[in-house]
Amino acid sequence: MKRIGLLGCGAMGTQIALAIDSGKVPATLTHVFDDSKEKSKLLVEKLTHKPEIVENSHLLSSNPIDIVVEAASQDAVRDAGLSVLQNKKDLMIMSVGALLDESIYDILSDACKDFKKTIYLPSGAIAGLDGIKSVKGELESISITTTKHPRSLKGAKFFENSEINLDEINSSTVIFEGIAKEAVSLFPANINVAALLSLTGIGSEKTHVKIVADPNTDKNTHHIEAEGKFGKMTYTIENYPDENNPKTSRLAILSAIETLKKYCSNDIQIGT
Ligand SMILES: NC(=O)C1=CN([C@@H]2O[C@H](COP(=O)(O)OP(=O)(O)OC[C@H]3O[C@@H](n4cnc5c(N)ncnc54)[C@H](O)[C@@H]3O)[C@@H](O)[C@H]2O)C=CC1
Ligand SMILES: O=C([O-])CC(=O)C(=O)O
Repeated sequence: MKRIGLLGCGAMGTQIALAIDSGKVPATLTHVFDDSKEKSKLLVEKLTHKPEIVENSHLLSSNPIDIVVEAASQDAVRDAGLSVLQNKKDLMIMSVGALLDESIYDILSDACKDFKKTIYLPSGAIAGLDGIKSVKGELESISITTTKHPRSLKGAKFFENSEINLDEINSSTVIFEGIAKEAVSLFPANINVAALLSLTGIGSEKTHVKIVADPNTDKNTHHIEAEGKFGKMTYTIENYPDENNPKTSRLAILSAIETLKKYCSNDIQIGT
């Protein structure tokens, strides 16, 4: 049975832990860490099989586990990612935006090779990465338009230097247009999906992002258009947000759980 360490005990971490606890993911959750001790304690209270709460993120990977699951923040990836691999543990990353910093990407990618470990990036809140991966060599343009309720965009760094007041938006309003690299740094908890598209396709400077605040939506919608010599792909994913964190879609959580199930099972594997 695989042993899992969890970094981040928020909306996603809690659902992942419950999936392991219920046996849906055939593994044991042995250690957890969150910057907020209260969040860690709240999570552990919900579980039948209680993991140990460790005192810092590095202690997760110094224990005898197989994989650290990051469901915390881009900062957590920057702070703890390398030590996980150096301690010869696999790593699953949800805060994928951190990897659009080339120095972080290179350090982690080199460490995977040096320590013979793997980083898993679930497809998160979008679908279709299999198709983008297959046409990568023929891709000429790719864009994502993400529409969320203003409350789902609250707290983003972008608003520190913007005149836009989310509370005053009363109709669908484009609040950001630019490249993925910029988007993930200004909206770190909202547009990791653009990082996934960038890493799968033609990079973060050629992946275009539009973020729309719509007070009349109850969904997190991602509309993706990709075009090139292969033809054209257009798809829209209309996600319900998680009830505990409106920024995060239910699909992102389910995708994390599915990736872990695949990691922990010996079985027939479907898809690219
Ligand atoms: N790849 C994807 O498609 C998606 C990725 N995400 C990302 O997944 C991550 C988790 O999402 P949620 O659980 O919904 O967020 P959340 O805000 O509900 O929970 C995050 C938890 O991590 C903790 N945390 C933050 N930084 C930390 C650090 N450096 N060290 C230890 N703990 C830390 C917080 O205290 C909080 O309890 C976020 O970064 C989010 O942006 C979310 C949705 C989709
Ligand atoms: O969950 C979503 O819809 C997308 C999201 O927050 C992210 O990519 O960071």
